[in-house]
Amino acid sequence: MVNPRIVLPKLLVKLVGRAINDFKMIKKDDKVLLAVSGGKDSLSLFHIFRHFLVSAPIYFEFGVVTIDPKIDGFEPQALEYFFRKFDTPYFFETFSIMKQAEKSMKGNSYCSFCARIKRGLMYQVARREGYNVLALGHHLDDLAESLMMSMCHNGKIQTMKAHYINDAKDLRVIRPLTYVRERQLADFAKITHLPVIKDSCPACYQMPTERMHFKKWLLTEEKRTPNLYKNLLSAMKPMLDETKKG
Ligand SMILES: Nc1ncnc2c1ncn2[C@@H]1O[C@H](COP(=O)(O)OP(=O)(O)OP(=O)(O)O)[C@@H](O)[C@H]1O
Repeated sequence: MVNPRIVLPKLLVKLVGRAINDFKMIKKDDKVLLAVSGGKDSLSLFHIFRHFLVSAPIYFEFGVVTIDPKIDGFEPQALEYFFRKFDTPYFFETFSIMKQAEKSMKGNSYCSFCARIKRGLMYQVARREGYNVLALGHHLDDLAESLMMSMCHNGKIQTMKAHYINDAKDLRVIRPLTYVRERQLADFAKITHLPVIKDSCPACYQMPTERMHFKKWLLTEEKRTPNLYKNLLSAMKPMLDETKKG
């Protein structure tokens, strides 16, 4: 097995460790399935998990899943080759979401349909392979943008959860990058030359204009209020853990 030497920034490790600890994301003997799209965030999280596998005070296992939705402009096949270098179990699932959309998509946007199907496939793989936790690569910028979008468009104070239980109540979903800024991940991906897969799905490019709008808005506001993301995190914190509900 080739074991490429990756040096992780201490702050990155500390922030992920703190989030895992604060939200009790990983428990002893958990089997965590990390969803890796090939973007900088989930690829970075893969390396952070490898670090924790040997340094965490508790024993846990982890594997990786990639969903190939068979969409022009997103070619994740190179990831299969990348993950051969590691001894982490790797699952590559192919499913033509576009074909499924033609058959059964009603009303909603293609992007939300695709996200829902991808999530369903991740749950399926987790169940099939005996994993009890699904880890996603969303970060603090994602959470802050979602909060603003939800408040401004839907009048609801809501965002992505750091830790929750799925509707079927058989899997926990965690977001270990909850305390990490996107720029920290971008820097890490650049310095370590992570093999980031370009996602240029035409549908994705239309829909995130709304997210992009809020991203730019928040980043501009941050120049005036340097603690903006820290403050937003404090505001969001009470609603980030949904494992205790129901
Ligand atoms: N095709 C996919 N296969 C596996 N996991 C995915 C896939 N698409 C999204 N995910 C999971 O959902 C998270 C958020 O997805 P999103 O589309 O917002 O990010 P991304 O642009 O794919 O890349 P990144 O890995 O940088 O977050 C990802 O970090 C990853 O954990």
